[in-house]
Amino acid sequence: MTAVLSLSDVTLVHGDGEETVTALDRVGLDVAAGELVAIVGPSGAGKSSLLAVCGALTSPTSGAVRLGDVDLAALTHRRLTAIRRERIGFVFQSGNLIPALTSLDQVRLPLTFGKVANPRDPRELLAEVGMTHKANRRPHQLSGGERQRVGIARALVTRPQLLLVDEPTAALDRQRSQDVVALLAREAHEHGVATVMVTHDHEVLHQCDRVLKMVDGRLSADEESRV
Ligand SMILES: Nc1ncnc2c1ncn2[C@@H]1O[C@H](COP(=O)(O)OP(=O)(O)OP(=O)(O)O)[C@@H](O)[C@H]1O
Repeated sequence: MTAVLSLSDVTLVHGDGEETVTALDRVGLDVAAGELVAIVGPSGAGKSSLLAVCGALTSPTSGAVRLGDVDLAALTHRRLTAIRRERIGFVFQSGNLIPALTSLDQVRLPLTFGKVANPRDPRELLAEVGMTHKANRRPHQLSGGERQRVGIARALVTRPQLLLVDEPTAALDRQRSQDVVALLAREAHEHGVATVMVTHDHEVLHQCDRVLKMVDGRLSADEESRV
């Protein structure tokens, strides 16, 4: 397997002096193109820290993070920003949409920050996530599930290699949760997006290709969930 994302021996220590917390403890993780990986684990286990390191938002204290053939530690701040914009998509708990923009403009937004080599068509993408009929609505006119769909389309418009998803079903009911994770799985499988999703929602795990558990900063296969 050729990994899109590869973490080896990644440790992240927050704070300094006597007040340190080891949020990630020698974590290894490979995620292939087209794979949807779920990360579960108790509060404070290090899941958000893991997403921050995978998304080049935080540099690990030690260890290596590679995105394709790029070693993130070797990059300047400027290059890291470019990599985040061009190769990584982020989806947050509540969609994190901009109140004043229509659904279509939310999806177009990442294409306005600079040149994107091979973008997807915003209208087609909106259709793919089932939101064409609400292309001109603003976030307050959408349901939680609809906002999440627009947020997913926005994250995918730059054709990222890696999609990082933080608790996408936190605000959704059961059926909408299943629908949103089905959409993530379909996008991962059909467009080859390596996807890492943090979730507390055990009912959606059957839709994921792999489930990993984080406890006290350490990552291991989740024996309880049968995928
Ligand atoms: N900036 C920071 N400074 C100091 N400690 C931090 C910082 N960020 C996180 N931590 C600590 O690192 C550990 C891991 O936190 P993290 O947010 O990654 O956990 P989590 O699994 O995402 O938790 P939750 O499920 O509650 O969101 C916790 O002990 C947390 O208190």
